[in-house]
Amino acid sequence: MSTKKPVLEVRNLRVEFPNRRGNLVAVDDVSFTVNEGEVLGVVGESGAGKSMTGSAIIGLLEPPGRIAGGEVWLDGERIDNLSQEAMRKIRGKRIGMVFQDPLTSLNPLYTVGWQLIETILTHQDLTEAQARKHAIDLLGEVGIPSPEKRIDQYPHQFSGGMRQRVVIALALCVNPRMIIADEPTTALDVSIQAQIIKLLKRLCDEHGAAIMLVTHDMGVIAETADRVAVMYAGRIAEIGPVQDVIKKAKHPYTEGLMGSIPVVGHDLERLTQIEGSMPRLTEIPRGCAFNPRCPQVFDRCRVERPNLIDVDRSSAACWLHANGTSKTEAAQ
Ligand SMILES: Nc1ncnc2c1ncn2[C@@H]1O[C@H](COP(=O)(O)OP(=O)(O)OP(=O)(O)O)[C@@H](O)[C@H]1O
Repeated sequence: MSTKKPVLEVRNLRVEFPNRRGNLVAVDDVSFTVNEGEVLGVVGESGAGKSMTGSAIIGLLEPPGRIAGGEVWLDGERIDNLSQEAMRKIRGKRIGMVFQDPLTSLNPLYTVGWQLIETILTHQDLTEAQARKHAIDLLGEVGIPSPEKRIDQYPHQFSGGMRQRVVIALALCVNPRMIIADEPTTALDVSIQAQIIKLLKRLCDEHGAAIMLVTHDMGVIAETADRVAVMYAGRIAEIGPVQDVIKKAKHPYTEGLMGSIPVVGHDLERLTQIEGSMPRLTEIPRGCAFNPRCPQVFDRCRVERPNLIDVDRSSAACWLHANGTSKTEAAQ
C-alpha cells in the first residue's frame, strides 16, 4: 500500500444528465484517491461511466451533463467548484490530458515544435531558445527519433503512434501533477500500445505524476496500473491493488471480467464471460445494478443497493461481503 501523498481525491462524485423525465445518473457516488507516482486504472464495459468520471474531474463535461454532487480535490485544493477560467489554467498546468485520438489535442496547422514551445512558454519563465531545447529533450524522452529534425514537422507527418507520443510530450511539458489518459492506446496497433503504456508509466514514475488511466482493456490495466477501479452502471463495483483484483476478485462482476486476462490490445467485451449486458441508465434495476446478471445473486441483492465494503486490501460493493465494514458506515 502506498504511503505517498494523495494527488487526486474524488469524493462521492455524482454526474447527472437532466432530461424531460428526470435525471439520468451517469456517475453515482464514485470515490477514489490517486497517489503520487501511482497509476489508477479505471475499467468497465462501454457506458459504465469511466469517461464521464474523467470529464467531470477536468471540468469538461458536455452540457447538459453536470456535477450534481461530490467533490474533486487536487493536491489538497478543491477544484470542482472553480470558475471555467480557473479550471482552464489547471488543465493547462496541473492536469495533463491524453485522449484516444491524438489529433484532438494537436493543431494540424502548426508544427509540433510550435505547439510544445508555446505551451512551455505560457507556463515557464524561459527564453524561446531554452523552450525549444526543452521541447527537443521531451520529444527525445518520449521516444521520437531525431527530435531536433522532427520538431519542425506538422502532426500529419507523424504516424499514429508517434503522434500519441507527441501528445504525451505536450501533456508532460508543464510538469503536471496528474495525467488523465482516456483510452490512450485504443486507436493504435497492438505492438505500439504496449510501448506507449510503458512510456506513460515510466514518465509517471520519473516525473512523480499520478495517472488515471481509463480503458475498457483489462490487459492494459494488468500491465500498467497499481490499483484498479472496476465500474459498473455508473458506480464502482470494486477497487483495490491490481494484483489482488486480478488474482482474487471480490465482486462477481470483476470475477467475470477476469475470466481470462487478455494481452494488451484485446477487447474486454470479447473476453467477458458474463451473460447479458449492462443496463441502460434508464433501466437500472432495483438493488444491486448487477443482480440480473450475477451468478451468485440472492434476495437482498434484488432490493438493497450495496455500498463499498472493505475486503482484505480491496473494497467491493457486494452483499457477499456483508460482514465486512461498509465504507459509508465507517465514515459515520
Ligand atoms: N449527453 C448525454 N445524455 C445522456 N446520457 C449520456 C450523455 N452522454 C453520455 N451519457 C451516458 O453516460 C453514461 C456513461 O458514459 P461514459 O462515456 O462515461 O461511459 P464509458 O464507461 O466511458 O464508456 P465507453 O468505454 O464507451 O467510453 C452512458 O450510459 C452514456 O449513455
